Amino acid sequence: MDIINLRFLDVLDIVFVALLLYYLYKLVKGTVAVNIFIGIVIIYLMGSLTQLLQMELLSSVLGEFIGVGMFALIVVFQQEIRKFLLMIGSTNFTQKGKFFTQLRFLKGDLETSTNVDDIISACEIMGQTYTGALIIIQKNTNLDFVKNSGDDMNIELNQPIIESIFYKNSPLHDGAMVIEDNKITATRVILPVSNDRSIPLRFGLRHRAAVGITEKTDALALVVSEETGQISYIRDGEFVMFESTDELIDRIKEDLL
Ligand SMILES: Nc1ncnc2c1ncn2[C@@H]1O[C@H](COP(=O)(O)OP(=O)(O)OP(=O)(O)O)[C@@H](O)[C@H]1O
Repeated sequence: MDIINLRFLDVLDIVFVALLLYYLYKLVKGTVAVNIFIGIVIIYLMGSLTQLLQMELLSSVLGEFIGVGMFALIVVFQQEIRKFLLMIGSTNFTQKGKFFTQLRFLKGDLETSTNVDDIISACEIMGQTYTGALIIIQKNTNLDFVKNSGDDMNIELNQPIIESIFYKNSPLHDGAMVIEDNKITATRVILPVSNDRSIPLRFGLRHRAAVGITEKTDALALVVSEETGQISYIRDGEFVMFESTDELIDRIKEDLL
């Protein structure tokens, strides 16, 4: 049987294709690129159908179109291709990858190095004073490609620092803060905004930016709403529900491991 001849390299091949498709999906999820992709598939199917039905003229017009399709794709998806290559190139496989997580697990070391309690206490206080905040916690995907839009920092994380950065009159309060391990490594960062139409209208750009970055990377995002004081936790482009701040802290700690 053919299945018996499946070589190790074939399995690797399938895994790589699956990874590639996963990255592509993450990239185009919720963007107009999905509609463009559907358009391309429709044109391709129409081309094949007209060929089958021997509709010479239409088939040659569509055939010409598909012929230059590769160049058209590069032009249309220029931004996406750029982000895709950046995403692949900036994935930090060694820093806190699963393999190393497992090693830590074997050692019984299940504590994250990020001071999640301080982040959430700061969010709670900012929520009570209706101070808007956008905090991004880096995991495996390197966030250098967005950090370039803000200011580089290297500050040990603690509750008063977070509060003072997002304090309304602070020159650093705008945009997002990036946290790596237990350091604030960037402030005033501009993030890619999600085009996902299923996000309720009451959420503005701050929340859309949190959805945008978590759709494209494995980072975790926390938003404090300036309007309602409510804290939102966003992961993989989705709002994560929680009942209490203790539950939120536990979830983030789990997600960071
Ligand atoms: N792309 C972005 N990247 C980073 N920060 C952003 C981005 N877009 C907006 N922000 C931040 O969000 C702030 C407020 O935006 P907006 O009022 O639209 O958000 P919101 O989701 O309605 O949040 P809130 O409930 O706090 O009003 C901006 O002043 C800016 O600091």
